[in-house]
Amino acid sequence: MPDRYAYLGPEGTFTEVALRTLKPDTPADAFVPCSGVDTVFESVRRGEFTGGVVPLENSVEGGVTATIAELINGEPLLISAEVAVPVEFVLVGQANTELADVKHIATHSHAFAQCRGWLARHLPDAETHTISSTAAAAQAVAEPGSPYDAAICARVAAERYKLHVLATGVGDRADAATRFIYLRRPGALPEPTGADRTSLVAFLSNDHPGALVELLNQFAIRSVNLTRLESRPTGDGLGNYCFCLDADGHVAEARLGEALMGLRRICKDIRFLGSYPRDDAGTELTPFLPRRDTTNADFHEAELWLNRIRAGEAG
Ligand SMILES: O=C(O)C(=O)Cc1ccccc1
Repeated sequence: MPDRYAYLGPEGTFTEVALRTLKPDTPADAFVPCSGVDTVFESVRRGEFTGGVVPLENSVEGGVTATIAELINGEPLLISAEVAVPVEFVLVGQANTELADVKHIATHSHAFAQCRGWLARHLPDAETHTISSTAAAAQAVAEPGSPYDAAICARVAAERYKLHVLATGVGDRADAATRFIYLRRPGALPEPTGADRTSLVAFLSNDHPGALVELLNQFAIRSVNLTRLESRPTGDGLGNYCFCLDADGHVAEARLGEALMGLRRICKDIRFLGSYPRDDAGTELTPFLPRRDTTNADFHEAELWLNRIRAGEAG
């Protein structure tokens, strides 16, 4: 069966741009739009697609809750790639629409959050309507009799739905970027590249002072740099949280492997989400700087030494 990839659709989303960036040599008919993040996860879980792409976090608005909820719950999928895409928003409408006529605007919740300032300055009285994606908003605006006068979307969506650009640079931050992840069913991990990231979810074993510090210490004592830490409710009543973490490094490396073993010993549960090459394009992330005295080779040497003394050989 030829490879087919699911993404948050319809055509013209930022997620489609992300998928095309990740799979540049793939024919367009292999990309299949889905109506929601949950549909992408479900269809990849059922094996209908080779993999799928969803947004994970934005540099202005933070985590995409629909994606994080799916990563935490349900049958686990593996993240095997990521891509950071700069997001630039335009306001679009039908050819006869003037900016002053715009009373109802549709877009994705993350797009509204990133355009709040512009909307307050230019269209303070317009009503905003949140829908499943920026391209779904553009598609709706293009329909005759649409309840929306305008959509906030990517320029590609304006072209795809033959809409007129009413305003450009609608985002409050010109440097905004969104990180997208490529998901597939569990299987062999991507090979370490030397510049990788590992994602996981940690469920603490019980609530006690210092529990989060203990978790963080598993990384700190091994000089593993964390690039994201987000607490999310587990769903089991108020006050119960799990922690979504991204760390520099690959699980095949000793320092990361040891940190995960440390977590496994102290946590109620750990969900390993994947180790995959970092994509720092368009984002300002901390460079990978292992502490001088603990290189990966030092970790490897220490493991060999432990194996030797366990085997009764001279250290
Ligand atoms: O709606 C889209 O186009 C998406 O791909 C999700 C999204 C929304 C806003 C910013 C980045 C990604």
